[in-house]
Amino acid sequence: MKFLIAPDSFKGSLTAKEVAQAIKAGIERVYPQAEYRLVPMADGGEGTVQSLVDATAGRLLTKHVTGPLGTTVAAQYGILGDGQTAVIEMAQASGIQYVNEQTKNPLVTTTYGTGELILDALDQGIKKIILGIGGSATNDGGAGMAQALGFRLQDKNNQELAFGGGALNRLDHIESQEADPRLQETTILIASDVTNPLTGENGAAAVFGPQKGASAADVAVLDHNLHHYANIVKRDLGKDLEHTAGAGAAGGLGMGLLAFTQAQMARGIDLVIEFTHLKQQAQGVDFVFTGEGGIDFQTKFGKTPFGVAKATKEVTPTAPVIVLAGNVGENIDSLYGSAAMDAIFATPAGVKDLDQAIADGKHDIAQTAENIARLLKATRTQQ
Ligand SMILES: O=C(O)[C@H](O)CO
Repeated sequence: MKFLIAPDSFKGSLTAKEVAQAIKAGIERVYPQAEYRLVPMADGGEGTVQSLVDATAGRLLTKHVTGPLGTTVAAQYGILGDGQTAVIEMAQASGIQYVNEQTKNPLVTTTYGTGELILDALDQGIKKIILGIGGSATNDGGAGMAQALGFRLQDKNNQELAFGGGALNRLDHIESQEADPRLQETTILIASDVTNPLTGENGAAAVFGPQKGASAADVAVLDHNLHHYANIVKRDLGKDLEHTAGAGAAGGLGMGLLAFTQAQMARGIDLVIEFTHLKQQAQGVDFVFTGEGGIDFQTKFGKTPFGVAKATKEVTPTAPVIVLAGNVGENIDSLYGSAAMDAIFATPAGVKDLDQAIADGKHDIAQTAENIARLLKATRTQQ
């Protein structure tokens, strides 16, 4: 028997690798001689660095960079086992977790630290970067990142712009002469969490500004400033990106990356499937186990169990896909059939509060996997 075990993390509880190990531990009690292929997964969001580093036997680096409020934060990024690809989550440098009710203010927060992480990866000789964007505290269109990379964003007196989306209306011109030349030969694969455009009613400021502390008046200012910024980018860099899908992700960092670097948008889960070689790992397996902390109908919009189910069914259509989740939410019927999942199980044993469910996570996942394996064994023996 061959089992492919490819779950996401259970956020706030276990990394993807720990979930995979717990599933294996449970099945192994029933099938001690089986072959197990463990592939920790992610969908481009939080946990992608850890999962890709674990899946490829890569390494984690910690770098002190400029946080969204201009103070220093310690940010981790990864270099994959191939030694040539870096994986960065922008939120490690510029994420919403670095601000609180009093300090959150997208008029002043910056993506400068994300640019510093990119620079550090370039210093390591990296030429390909997977960049997960989302969960940001910022609305600066990636202007801070561009400044860190050596672009000069200046007002009409040739003074460098201050940090934050509130300063972008003063942008008069962009100078590219001092930009880091290594960017020309570096590919950035953007794993974006949303497909919003830069501006307008579905834009970065209107949709995500309020959660970052923007009042209704601030949203209007930020949206106007991003529109102005997009016009200057179009004039000085020759790229028209204001309405591009994903340009509004992470406060417009999506557009900033497309404007200032050699970047392409991709679905996070597709990148992870590619870099973990999931399809090769799925060849010839009898069963696929996947999972995530919480599953509901939204899982079919590109989250890990959906991606794993689709990808593995392409390669080995006969292998059932079994999904484990800490919480099973609304309307999961739509995940069966066309979304390629065969069975979904909630892992918590008994009724318990969230803290207890998190504390018991490993045990309950193993127990659920063991029970499923017992059922598989019983039905196979009877056939
Ligand atoms: O960071 C943000 O603005 C949201 O996660 C959308 O990308």
